Amino acid sequence: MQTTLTSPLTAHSAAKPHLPSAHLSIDGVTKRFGSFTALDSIALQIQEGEFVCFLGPSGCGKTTLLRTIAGLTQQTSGSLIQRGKNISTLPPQARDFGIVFQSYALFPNLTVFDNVAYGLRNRRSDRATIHARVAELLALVDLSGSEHKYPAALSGGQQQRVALARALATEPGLLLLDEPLSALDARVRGHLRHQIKALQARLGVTTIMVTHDQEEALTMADRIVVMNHGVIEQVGTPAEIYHQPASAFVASFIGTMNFLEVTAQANNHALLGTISCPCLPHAYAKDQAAQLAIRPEAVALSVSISELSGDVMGIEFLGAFQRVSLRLNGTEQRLLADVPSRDSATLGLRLGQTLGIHLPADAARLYPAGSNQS
Ligand SMILES: Nc1ncnc2c1ncn2[C@@H]1O[C@H](COP(=O)(O)OP(=O)(O)OP(=O)(O)O)[C@@H](O)[C@H]1O
Repeated sequence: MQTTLTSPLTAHSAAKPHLPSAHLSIDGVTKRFGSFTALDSIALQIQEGEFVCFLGPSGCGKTTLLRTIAGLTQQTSGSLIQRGKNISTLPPQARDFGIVFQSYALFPNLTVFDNVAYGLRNRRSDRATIHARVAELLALVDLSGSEHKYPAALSGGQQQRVALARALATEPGLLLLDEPLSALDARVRGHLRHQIKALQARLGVTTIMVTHDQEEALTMADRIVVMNHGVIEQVGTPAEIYHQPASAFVASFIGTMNFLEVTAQANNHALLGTISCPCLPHAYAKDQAAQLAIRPEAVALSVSISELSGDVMGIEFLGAFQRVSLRLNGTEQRLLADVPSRDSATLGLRLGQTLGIHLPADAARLYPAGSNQS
């Protein structure tokens, strides 16, 4: 089949269905390497046009899951359905995806034009179509005019943009990105992050990106799949993952979180030392040991001493806010609180000062004791 220029490359798919439909269904996928289980019964649906990030610490299985989707790794059990077609045992070349790897993986002996044209030539597209298509793709990634350069003459960011154009050349239904930004320096990474996101939104191509960088996932993804030890800990929008972490692991992995040792009390309270603090509804039995998790930005400090108070042990200037480290009076536990810079003068922040502490109930969530280790 020839590639034509009346493709969805130039506009966000107008035919996007009103009801979400699964582009990819992953059902009970397990991958074992010998006796080691890298993926344990993964079940996940990815909707048409979604940008999904697989996020997790090193070794959690995110790359293995991506490679399984591509057919580069064969799952031990479970199935994969793409647009209604069972692709579970198909070789990579028979699957419908384009892929960008962390290391640019361009053909060094081919020009930018020939790198991008590679897949189109394999499909026996005609010359005029290939030229028009490559020109369109290079314009999309802001590399028009670089057709005759070789990869070695390009910066890392430019090489990744060529890799992106190459991955999109054959209009794959699914774009797979395996840590595409992690080899780049911070400035280029930030720029390319926006470029990829804008391109994906414009094309509407279903995209899965593997990353261990939470900021990347939070800023780019429609939904984040947080993984740990071969299982999915949580699937949700960036706001859900940040504000309603489903486990202590997710709470500790995303952003900064305080964990305080408490014992659960009835009526949605927890005992911090001898002080009863209201918290979000929980299912813990009375007197059961638990951890109360609260983000530093949710903690409120005041000069008027309340029942819960602490001494300022450290102040870190972070521009828009100051991160204050407190030692809680009574329990000696440490608590971080972020104070917006404009409020720090009101508090007269200084080391050794005793401040009143308020932990808003709607930001205080209980997790099992000792459960936030990855
Ligand atoms: N071919 C293999 N043979 C044996 N073990 C493997 C193989 N590939 C991956 N693993 C193991 O499976 C686990 C998951 O690996 P995977 O590469 O998916 O992790 P990851 O989450 O992508 O981590 P990273 O960010 O470090 O790449 C790791 O413990 C890894 O050592």
